[in-house]
Amino acid sequence: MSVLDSIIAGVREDLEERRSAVPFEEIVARAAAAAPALDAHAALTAGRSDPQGVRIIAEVKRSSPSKGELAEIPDPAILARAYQTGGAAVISVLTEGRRFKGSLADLDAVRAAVQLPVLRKDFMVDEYQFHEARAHGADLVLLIVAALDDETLARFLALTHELGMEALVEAHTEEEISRAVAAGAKIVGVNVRNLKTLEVDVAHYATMARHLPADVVRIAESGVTGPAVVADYALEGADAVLVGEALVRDGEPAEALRRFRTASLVHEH
Ligand SMILES: O=P(O)(O)OC[C@@H](O)[C@@H](O)c1c[nH]c2ccccc12
Repeated sequence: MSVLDSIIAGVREDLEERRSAVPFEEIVARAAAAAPALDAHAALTAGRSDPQGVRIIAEVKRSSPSKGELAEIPDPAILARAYQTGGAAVISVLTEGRRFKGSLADLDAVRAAVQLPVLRKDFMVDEYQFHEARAHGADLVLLIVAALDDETLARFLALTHELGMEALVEAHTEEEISRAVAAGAKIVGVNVRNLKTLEVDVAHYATMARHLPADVVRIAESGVTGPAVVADYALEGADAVLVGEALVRDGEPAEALRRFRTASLVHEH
């Protein structure tokens, strides 16, 4: 069983527990009663030739399957406010509990703390989770192509849009990019981390970027260790860059974010 498969098995077990506490009809009602979603698509596209620099999706990430604990995050609201101060376009919150040590409580805390669009980062495998994301104030959800068949991907994308949210559709290979685009993805992420082996190769973004159509919002995901990597992604045409570890490990996340965001500007003239 691949890492991805074993994560998903755990996600399904945890989901069944939440479903018995809050039944489907109830979560649907809570989603419908939530404040309308913010426009994440606009937040991510405004960056193409922006003097503010490349858009950053800043992630609240406590732990990862490859590295274990990354940082103690006593209050995700404080971290999220620092991200907002540093000029993040979107804040991503890992809600998977077993490997990433995230939770819906983290999502709630971040949602309450910032005015920016918030991404629920999890392994979405069931309709329930989409209503749940919206009920907890998410504006954007992650869809991992490698974890979904074509029919499910298209169905989940439609459901995301019905709920007023956007989807960051994550691909790792050329074939997955084609599948994302065929399903109707408007925001496509290239994760340079292979979720099956957890290997990271930052050069992979450039290789994949040429397969991204011009009319999708392009996101480079993972592997940022410093401003130079962000600049490279931006140079390869990324509209936004998703950063986790390098931000949560930095003692001054707002400053670090500002450095990442403006890294691409140095290279421009
Ligand atoms: O910590 P990094 O290398 O900056 O990576 C962030 C983000 O891309 C990564 O957390 C991620 C990308 N896709 C995912 C899917 C599930 C869980 C996590 C992820």
